[in-house]
Amino acid sequence: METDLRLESSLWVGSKRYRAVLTGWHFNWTEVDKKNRDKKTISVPVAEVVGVEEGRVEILPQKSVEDKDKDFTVFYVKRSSSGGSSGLLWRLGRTQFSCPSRVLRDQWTKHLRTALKTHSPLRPHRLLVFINPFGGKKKGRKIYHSLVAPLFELAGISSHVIVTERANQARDHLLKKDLTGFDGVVCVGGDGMFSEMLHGLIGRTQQEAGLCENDPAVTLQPCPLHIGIIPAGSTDCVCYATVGVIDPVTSALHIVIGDSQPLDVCSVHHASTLVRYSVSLVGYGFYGDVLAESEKHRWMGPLRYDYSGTMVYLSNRSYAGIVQYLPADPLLSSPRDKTRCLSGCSVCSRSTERLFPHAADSGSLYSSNLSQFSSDSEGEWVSVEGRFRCVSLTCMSSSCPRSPLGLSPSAHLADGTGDLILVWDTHPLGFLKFLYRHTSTQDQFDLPFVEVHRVKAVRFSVPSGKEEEAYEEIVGQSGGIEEEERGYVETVSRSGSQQHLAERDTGRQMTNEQKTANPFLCGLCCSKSPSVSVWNCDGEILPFTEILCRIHGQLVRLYARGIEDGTAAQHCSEERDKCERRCILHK
Ligand SMILES: Nc1ncnc2c1ncn2[C@@H]1O[C@H](COP(=O)(O)OP(=O)(O)OP(=O)(O)O)[C@@H](O)[C@H]1O
Ligand SMILES: CCCCCCCCCCCCC/C=C/[C@@H](O)[C@H](CO)NC(=O)CCCCC
Ligand SMILES: [Ca+2]
Repeated sequence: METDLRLESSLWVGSKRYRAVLTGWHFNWTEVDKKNRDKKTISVPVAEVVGVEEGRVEILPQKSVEDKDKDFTVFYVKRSSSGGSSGLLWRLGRTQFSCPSRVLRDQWTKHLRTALKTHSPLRPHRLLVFINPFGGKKKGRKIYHSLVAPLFELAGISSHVIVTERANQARDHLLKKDLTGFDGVVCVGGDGMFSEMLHGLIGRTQQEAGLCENDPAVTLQPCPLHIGIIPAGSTDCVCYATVGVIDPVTSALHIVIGDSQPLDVCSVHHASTLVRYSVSLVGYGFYGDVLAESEKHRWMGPLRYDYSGTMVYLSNRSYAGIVQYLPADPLLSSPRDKTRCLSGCSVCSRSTERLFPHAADSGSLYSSNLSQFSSDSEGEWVSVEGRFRCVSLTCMSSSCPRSPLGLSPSAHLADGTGDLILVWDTHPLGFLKFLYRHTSTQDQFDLPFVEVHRVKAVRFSVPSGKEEEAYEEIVGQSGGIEEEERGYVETVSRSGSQQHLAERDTGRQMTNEQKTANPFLCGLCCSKSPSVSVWNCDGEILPFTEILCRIHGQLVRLYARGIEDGTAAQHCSEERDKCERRCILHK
C-alpha cells in the first residue's frame, strides 16, 4: 500500500520550488533552495489533510475557485499556539501548489485522495446535526453556518441539520427516527445537548440489541455512531475534557478528519430503574447543592455557578451517607499516580483489549458481546459511612476552564473505571483549600480529609431514618438549626468489620455557639441545614438520594482524540511560527 501511494515530484508554491513527497502516511514538501540549509520540511500527516481541490481555491470568507489547470490546493489541520492553548487550538491550513503539467496535477490529486480514504477510515460522509438555538449565548445557528458548515462542505460531508424547538427533541429523534446512512451525530450546544445525544444513542443501541438498560449488571452494547460536539453552550466541559479547548473550528476539524475517542459512561440506577447516564460528574453534597442553588439564579448566566458556589460554601453543609464501592484493579492504574490521560493513552489502549477481548478476532469492536467483567473477577465491595462535604464520581478528569486539571487529574477517558472522591466533613478553611486546589496544579487529594478511589461501581445510601427526608427539602424548603453538633466520621466499615476512626483533620466542625459567634463563616447554615443533599448528574438534578452507579467502559465514541501532549504540540507551533505560518509537525 505504502509503495502504491508514493509520489514524488517538484512543485511550486508561489515563486519557490519545493520537493514534494507523498508517502502512505505523510505529505511533505521541502524548499529546494541553497539557503534552506537545514532542509526545513513541512510535513502534514495524511490523516490531517482536510481536502484536496483542483485549482487555486479559497473557502473563507467565501468559496472561490481560480481554475488554473496545473494547480491544486491542499487544506489541512494547522496547530495554533494562540491563547496559551499549547497547539490544541486547530485552524484550517491551506497551501496552493503549481505543477509542471496537468497530468502531474491530476496524479497528485488522485494520489492524495486515495491516501485520505486509505488512512482515515472513520471520516464521516453523512452527519445528523442538532443545533440548540438557545444554548449558551444563543449563537448556535451562527456558529454552525459560518464556522462549521464550510468545513463540512470542503470535506465532502453532507449533513442533515435540525434546529431544535424543544428540550429533548434531539434525544427523542435519536431514539425513534430512522438513522440509516448516518456515520455520526453532531450537537451544537453545551453539556445539556451532549447529554441528549448520549441518552438518545445509548437508548437506541440497547433497544436494537434487545438489552434492558434498567439492569445495572447488563453489559451494554457500545454505540455504533460517533458523537461530535460543536461547543456553543454556557458549560462545555465534555468538549474541554476530550479536546482540550472550547473552540468550534477545532471541534469541526476533529469531526472532519474522523478522529475517534472512546469514552466511559456511568449508568445511574435507583430502585432497579435506570435514572440517567453520566460521563462527567455524579456529585452529592457540595456539587449537588451548587447546582440546586444555581437553578434559582439562571438569569445570571454562567456566573450563577460562582454565585451559588459562594453561597453554598458559606452555608457550610455536610451530609451523612453510606458509600459502597467496587475497587478497580489497582495494578492497572491509580488516581494518585500523577499521570495524565493523553492522546493515545496506553492505559486506555490496554483497557480496550481487556474490555473487548475478542474484537480483533471478529474484526469489529462492536461485535463483542462478552461481559466486561468476564475477564476480571468482580472483587470485594468496600463500605464507608460518615459525614461528607461531597461525594463525587467522575468517569474522566472533568477538566474545564474553571479547573484546567479537573476533578480527578489522573482519571482516564476510556479505561472502564471512574474515580470516587470522598471529602469527609472538615472545617470551612480546609474545604476551601480543597476547592481552591482545583484551580491550580496543587494536589487536591493530598489533604487528610480527602480520599480518592478508582472504582467500577458505587452505591450510595443514607443512614436509616434520613431516607424519608425527600430531596425537595433542599430544592427550596426550610430546614432549621441542626440540634446535634455535626461530628466527623463516626464509623467506617470495611468489608463488614466495624472500625472507629480518629478525626480526619485537626480542625473541627464549628459548634452551634461558634456558628452564632461567626455569622460570616456560618453563612446560610444558620437559617437552614437540610439533612440530605441532591445528586448533580452532569448538570441535571436527580430526584433520588439512594443510587447505584456502574461504569461502562468505552460505551460511546466521540469525534475527538483526547488531549495532545502539550510539549510536543508547543514545540510544533513554535517551529511553525519560525517558518512563516507553515505547519511543521514533528511526529
Ligand atoms: N429548542 C430548545 N428549547 C429549549 N431547550 C432546549 C432546546 N434545545 C435543547 N434544549 C435543552 O436546553 C438545555 C441546555 O442546552 P445546552 O447544554 O445546549 O446549553 P447551555 O447553555 O450550556 O445549558 P445550561 O443552560 O444548562 O448551561 C439542554 O438540556 C437541552 O435539553
Ligand atoms: C475558591 C475557589 C473555588 C473554585 C472551585 C472550583 C471547583 C471547580 C470544579 C469543577 C468541576 C466541574 C465538574 C463538571 C460538571 C459538569 O458535568 C456539569 C455539566 O456541565 N456542570 C455543572 O454541574 C456545573 C456546576 C459545577 C459546580 C462547580
Ligand atoms: Ca474512566
